[in-house]
Amino acid sequence: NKPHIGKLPYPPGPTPSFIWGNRNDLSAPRVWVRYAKWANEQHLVLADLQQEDNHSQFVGRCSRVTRTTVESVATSLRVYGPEWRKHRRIFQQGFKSDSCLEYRPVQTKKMHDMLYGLLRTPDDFKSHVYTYTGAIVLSVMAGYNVVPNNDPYVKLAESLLEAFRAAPMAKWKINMFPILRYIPSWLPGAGFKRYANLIKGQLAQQREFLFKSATAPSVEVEGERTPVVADLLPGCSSDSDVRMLLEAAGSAYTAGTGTTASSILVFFVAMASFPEIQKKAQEEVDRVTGGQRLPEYDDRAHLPYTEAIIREVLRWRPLFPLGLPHASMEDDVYSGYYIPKGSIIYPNVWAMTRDPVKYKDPEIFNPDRFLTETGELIDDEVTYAFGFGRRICPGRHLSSASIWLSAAAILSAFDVERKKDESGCYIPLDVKYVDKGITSHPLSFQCTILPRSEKAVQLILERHAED
Ligand code: HEM
Repeated sequence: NKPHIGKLPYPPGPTPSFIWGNRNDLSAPRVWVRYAKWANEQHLVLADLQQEDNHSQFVGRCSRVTRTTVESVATSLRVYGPEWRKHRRIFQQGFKSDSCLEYRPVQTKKMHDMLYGLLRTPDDFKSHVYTYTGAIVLSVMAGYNVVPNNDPYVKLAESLLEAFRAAPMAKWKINMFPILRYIPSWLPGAGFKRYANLIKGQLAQQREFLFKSATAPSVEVEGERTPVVADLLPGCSSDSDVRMLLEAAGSAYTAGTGTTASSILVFFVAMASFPEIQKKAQEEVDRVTGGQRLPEYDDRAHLPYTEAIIREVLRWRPLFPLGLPHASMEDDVYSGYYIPKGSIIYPNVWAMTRDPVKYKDPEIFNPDRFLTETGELIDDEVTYAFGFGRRICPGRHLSSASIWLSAAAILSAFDVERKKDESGCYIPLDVKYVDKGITSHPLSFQCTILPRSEKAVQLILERHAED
């Protein structure tokens, strides 16, 4: 009933400036802190999207013109429609929680590789973690085996990401004048078109790479689950279906590698910063493995404290403090306010993690908050870190398993510590976070990673030799 809805007030907000409106209010570093303050001042209603199932029209993404010309192949940026639904179906088939059970052997093998890397060159821990998370997605998706240094696929994917980051998209006039999309690319001012052509070329290379890998004869011989692309290719009835499948595979790598790796790096930060928590978790892992083997995925149910650490990692430093913005598909009413069709909805995930009622002393890293007094896990699985409603992260089951497996294995085999100065005193851990834009993740930092025992070294070497 649009005329009626239209009479309701818009959500209140801060006073706009005469010339720029609220533009400057919306683009500050750690802007989520400012949004949370506004919410407390009742300036602005930030949707509690945990209720989003009742607001299924918040399923869209904003469709800036540069997005539709340049980036729209990524699942996460696609506007709501039939192509997005096809992508989601691919993820649903490949990554639902049952399918993910079949990826455990691949994840375990890649975890062994990572432990070996940490043993040999511990200072390169960041690179080992990225190789681990990227190798899992590429193996599961396309049966592709990443090589540790200078892998050609990883290089291609990194250069694409770099090109996205470096492009001055917000400044391009096409955002204001969509008609410009029809001008020839050689004209001055058509830089966005030349850029789009470059990106399209690289994306085509990426698809070709994934296709070749998924259809290589060796893929079937692995004795593990058939990779998602190889599994779904025979069901594709058109070139467009094949293209869609390969785009989804490319999206999985882009969306799943850095995110999962960043969570594992936050785990390193937490372990180096809070040795008493690390020790307690190591004792728990040792009780289950007897210190005689590396942890396996089946141990997960018996390691509640380790599980609580993972949940606290996701809560303490959320990677998407404002989620990924949704867009409303229809006019809507939220808490008595009118939300017009096309509004951009930012879920303030950061504010949810800092809710003092739910999380006492929210700035403190405290895994015990996820455990009852008798040591059982409570229901809160911090799922909001993976988004909401029909756009919730489809890779969350895979990612959760990868993070858990790496954390349990690292706890069993290594001590993660702060560096020491020349007199043997610990140096404070200096971790900076990228806090601009929509993500927050740790930049490079240093820590010491030492094997806990001779037995741990022996186990890592044995597993590496067997694989
Ligand atoms: C710790 C790891 C991860 C975190 C924190 C994370 C978080 C998120 C978030 C917040 C969203 C936006 C959801 C929304 O719009 O409400 C998202 C979307 C997405 N994620 Fe993840 N993710 C992770 C790992 C992965 C992995 C491993 C994959 C793939 C294998 C993946 C694939 C995707 C895709 C394709 C989307 C877009 C969904 C859509 O727009 O419909 N993510 N993720």
